[in-house]
Amino acid sequence: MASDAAAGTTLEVLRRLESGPRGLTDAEAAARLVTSGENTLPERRTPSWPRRCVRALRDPFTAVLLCLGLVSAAVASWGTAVVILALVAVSCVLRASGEHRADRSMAALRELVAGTATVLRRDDAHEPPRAREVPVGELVPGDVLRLGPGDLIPADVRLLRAQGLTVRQGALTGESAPVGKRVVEVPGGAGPGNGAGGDAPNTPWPGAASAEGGFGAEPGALSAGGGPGAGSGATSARGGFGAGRDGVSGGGGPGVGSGAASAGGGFGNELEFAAAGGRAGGVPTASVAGEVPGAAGGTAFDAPHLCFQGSAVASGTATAVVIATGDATRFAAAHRTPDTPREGGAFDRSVHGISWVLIRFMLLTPPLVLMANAALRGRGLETLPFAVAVAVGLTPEMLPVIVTTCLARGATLLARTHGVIVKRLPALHDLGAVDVLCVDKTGTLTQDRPVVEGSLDPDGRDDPEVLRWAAVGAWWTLQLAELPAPDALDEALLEAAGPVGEEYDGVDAVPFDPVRRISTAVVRGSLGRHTVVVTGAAEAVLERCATAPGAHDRLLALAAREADAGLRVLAVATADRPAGAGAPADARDLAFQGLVTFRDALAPTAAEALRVLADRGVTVKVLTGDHPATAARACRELGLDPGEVRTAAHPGDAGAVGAATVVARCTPEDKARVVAALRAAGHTVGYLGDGVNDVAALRAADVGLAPRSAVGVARESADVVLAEKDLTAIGHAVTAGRHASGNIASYLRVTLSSNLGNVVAMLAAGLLLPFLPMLPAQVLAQNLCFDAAQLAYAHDSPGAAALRGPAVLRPRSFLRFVTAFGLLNAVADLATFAVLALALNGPDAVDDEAVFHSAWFTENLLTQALVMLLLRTGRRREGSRVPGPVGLAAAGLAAVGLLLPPSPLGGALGMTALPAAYYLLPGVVLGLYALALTAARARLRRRQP
Ligand SMILES: Nc1ncnc2c1ncn2[C@@H]1O[C@H](COP(=O)(O)OP(=O)(O)OP(=O)(O)O)[C@@H](O)[C@H]1O
Ligand SMILES: [Mg+2]
Repeated sequence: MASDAAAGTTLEVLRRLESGPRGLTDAEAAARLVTSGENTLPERRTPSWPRRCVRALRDPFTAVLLCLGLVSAAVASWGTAVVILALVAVSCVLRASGEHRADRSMAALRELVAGTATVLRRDDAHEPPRAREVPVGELVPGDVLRLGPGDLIPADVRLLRAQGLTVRQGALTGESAPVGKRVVEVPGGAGPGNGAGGDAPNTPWPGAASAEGGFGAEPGALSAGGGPGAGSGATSARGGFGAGRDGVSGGGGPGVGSGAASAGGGFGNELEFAAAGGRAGGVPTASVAGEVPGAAGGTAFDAPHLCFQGSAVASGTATAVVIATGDATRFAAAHRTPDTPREGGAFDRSVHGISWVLIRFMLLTPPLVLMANAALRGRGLETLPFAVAVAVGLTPEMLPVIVTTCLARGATLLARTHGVIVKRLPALHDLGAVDVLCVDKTGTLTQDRPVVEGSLDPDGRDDPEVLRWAAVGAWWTLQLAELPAPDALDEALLEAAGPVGEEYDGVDAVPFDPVRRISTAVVRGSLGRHTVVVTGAAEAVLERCATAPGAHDRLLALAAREADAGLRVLAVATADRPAGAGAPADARDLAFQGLVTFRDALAPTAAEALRVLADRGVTVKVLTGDHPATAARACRELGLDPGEVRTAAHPGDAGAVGAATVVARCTPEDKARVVAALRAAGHTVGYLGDGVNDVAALRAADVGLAPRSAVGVARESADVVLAEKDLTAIGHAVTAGRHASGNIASYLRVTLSSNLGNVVAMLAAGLLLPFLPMLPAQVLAQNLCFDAAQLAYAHDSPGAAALRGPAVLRPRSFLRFVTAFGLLNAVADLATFAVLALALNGPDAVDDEAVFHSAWFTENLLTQALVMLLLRTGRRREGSRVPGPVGLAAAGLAAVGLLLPPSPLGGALGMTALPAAYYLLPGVVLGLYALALTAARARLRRRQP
């Protein structure tokens, strides 16, 4: 288990794992993979068949059906009970097999976007280690990993080095705010080789400030405990850092500003601390552990030096050794059951609402039928089977089957044709309902391959020195923070500036993070002095600069001018300070050096994608951390009118920010807040983003989308991943969502209005006739035929009208529609009934029950076939002559209606062949009914916008 492997000092842990700071060799890793097994979670395995069937039984409709079956059995109406049970069994099996297929294809799809980890491995024992990307499934205990912002922690690990590391472990603890993690030696002060170790995993973490050093540079220099400047003094630095982050990311409500401020302070302290203490020896090595909080004990998850699978890096970087993989991880132990599905989306909620209205109806129906029959006709309990059958007739038994089939088909097709991977099936119909799509700019609308365009001094003149300083900062950030992958801007700086940085000695670095919007590096200057290099967003850097009065605004205007030209702008400042005195990163007296500007090309498919989305009635909004002018320019180039660009720093009212097309200078929480405000205003919101700063918004949205190049957590948080570099796939995904929702809505509309009509007609006729209008078995038989025909909706293609706008299913207007058409249907049924009554020997003389039943059975199936064709969303595709699946199913249904009564099976159900003249009757009624339906439909269309 993870924590046993984690006990003891770092050195002991590494020894026990037979590993070292330089990682494993390829051969060792391969051998371990055989013994430890693949690093995958047991929960990802598909559930067994019995479990699936039990889950299908938990559906509320199935439960009601089962109750009705029990009632029938209780009154010894065995036929009805058996038919109901058969219905339940068929729908459960269909559903379970549909889900099984869907799960299998989903698992295959998820495989396609499975992540990798950055691992130090060596070709053989004498080679130096190389960082390489390894599929997460191939990690083994003893592997040494590099972790950076946005990475998912792929196994249980113990930290060897950490820099400003905070981790979100909400999946394990439920606590959503990031927690600080750092290197801690357990027990405190134990030197290497004393062999003690073996502390219980849940021990309160001792408050020992200890240090470790020497991992980085020298392979052998593993001198735990005796690191340079052993953790003296500034012990609360990390604590302050953690608190600051919590303040920022916890609520997302008011007080964010102050949280950000304290985050800055915390970072500053940390840097000061590290620079002053840990790095005094001049070797860029491990960070120093401060005081350990939470000394009152707690679970293993509180252990500051352990990170667990299922969590993700929020900020900072680390190097860590894998202590447990696969089934042995804490995550696997804590989550034997699949993760709780997230709260249902818009479509789910509508279907749920409609279902409950129906279930109430169903439960009311039998008592109502019984009472009416008793009061008006003096009948007793003998009408119960009929009452039950009528209630069964109301159920849309096939709803779960249709929903699963529609969604799974849509998802598979999308993956095959457009490389869009839907990780959570219901997300597909939410995608169809999306009416606002928020997108992040950098990396999503742009290629995130910036190229340096200019290097300007404070007066706007070319000055290569500014670029040089920025590159020095980037170089040492890259070296010291050990980011698994260099940041795109840093890479561009280094490429443009050539080989710089090595002429200095790096002391410390705090990499960029989207809340502070700056990146800081400290290098050794001349004669015991340090130079602090700060790069970042113009406002954030200027805030920390000592500028002459008026210069601040002039420099901001300079940055805005560059941004207006569509460039990304990085401000550069430096400060020179004595080495020993510390180098606080939050000092307010930096010297402003100038600006470096970058050109970041737009993604080639972005403009087309935005145009298609606008065509489909989806409003696009851009939420970015970048400069307002850069954002506005990018929008214009993409053909999107930016209107008045808002900045999240000046929130005003939430509504105004929500109404804007572009919101710039967003922190991660600002993005999530805008999304939440839009949802609260009644929109169904999609969010497309690729970075760590998009994760909160991806989770806050109804549907989160991530491009394939997105960081690990973004991909994990998203419901939909675009596997190809083509943003137009979003348009296709939205259409696929509407397609599936359109079919489901068609099914619901048709089945409910037709069922409702039947029930009303049956009740009325039951009261007017001296016998039951249909035998219970006949009611169930026609219900079964109708259900089977309805499965065709899973394969339908809805008309263009259904694809034009967001697919919303408003329960109110939906139920109104169903009632109106249900009553129309009842009128048609009753008209047939009246004509039948007249035709059979004059008024009130219907005495041939079998003829009546057969005629009504036929009429019922024929009207249902008609409804199937006329009430679907949209119509058959123009020009196509072949009937679609629904056309075929309707034809089949009509054929059964006509042929079953005269057949032997019809005889068994108590029906008989009809005299030829009786076919005229339904013909006339049907014609009139079709006219009425079409007219009502047209009227409804006109009334709806
Ligand atoms: N590595 C970095 N070092 C220093 N400053 C940076 C770095 N990356 C970004 N910045 C600055 O911080 C600003 C905000 O960056 P942030 O990552 O929040 O958003 P973004 O990537 O520009 O946009 P988006 O939110 O659309 O992805 C940038 O405009 C830039 O000025
Ligand atoms: Mg981005």
